Amino acid sequence: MTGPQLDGLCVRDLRVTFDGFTAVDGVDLDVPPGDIRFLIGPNGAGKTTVVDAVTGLVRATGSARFGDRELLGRDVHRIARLGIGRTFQTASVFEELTVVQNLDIAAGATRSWWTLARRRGRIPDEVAAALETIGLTDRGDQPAGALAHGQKQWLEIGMLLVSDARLLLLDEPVAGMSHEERDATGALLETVSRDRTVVVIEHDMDFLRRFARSVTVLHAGKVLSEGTVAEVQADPRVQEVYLGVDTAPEA
Ligand SMILES: Nc1ncnc2c1ncn2[C@@H]1O[C@H](COP(=O)(O)OP(=O)(O)OP(=O)(O)O)[C@@H](O)[C@H]1O
Repeated sequence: MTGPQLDGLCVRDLRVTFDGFTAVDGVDLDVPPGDIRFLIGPNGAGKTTVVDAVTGLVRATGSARFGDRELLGRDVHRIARLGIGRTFQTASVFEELTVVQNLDIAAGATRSWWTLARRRGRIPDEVAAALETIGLTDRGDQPAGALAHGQKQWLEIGMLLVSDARLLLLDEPVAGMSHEERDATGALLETVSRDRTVVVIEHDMDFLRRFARSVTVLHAGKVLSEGTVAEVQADPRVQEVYLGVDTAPEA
């Protein structure tokens, strides 16, 4: 079975202005297919706004292409249907529904009623596969509200997988997680990136050092530095912004 087509994200001269304040100021970003790109920077650097622009939540000028498709100018739902999926800092799962029901609903977003009707009564293959990928196979029948914090984040990632997202934009996925949950999340990102492209906004420098394949540092709406973890850490401009490389900024 062949996996989904791997595409990269190419952003050019991205600008977002709020009432005269320029939050994103001419950002260029090349995230190659299958990358795990970490987007870091101090509070207010523009990280979330870049993701908001790419997913259609805020208006932007410039260009953001995923594969050969321009994303800017399309509405949120259309962008999602092009295979762009995101998570927010707070997991948004349906707490009273089971894990499988949450995944089923996410899968249903791209399925016809006929396909759904045909599948009633058994777990669809893609839902079973996602359950395994996110490590929740034995939790399928539990209400999502009963899951631990980390498991809810994984369920949300699973919901993106079954909805055929091929570019995952994750906003602080390990915030509030235990050490073990962070390890499991890193392993999940590595698995997911085999046939998808991943962008992670994160403040956790230890997590970044272990799982980033490449890093973009934003500062005051612009790209300050880009490269491997080692390259970015060695960049004096980054050290200046962070007042010492090893300390993560306050979230
Ligand atoms: N809807 C909005 N209206 C006005 N200003 C906004 C809006 N959204 C974001 N901003 C401003 O744009 C700038 C960039 O914000 P953004 O949330 O993208 O930063 P960030 O790098 O994600 O920060 P953090 O790490 O704190 O989440 C900030 O100065 C913020 O106050």
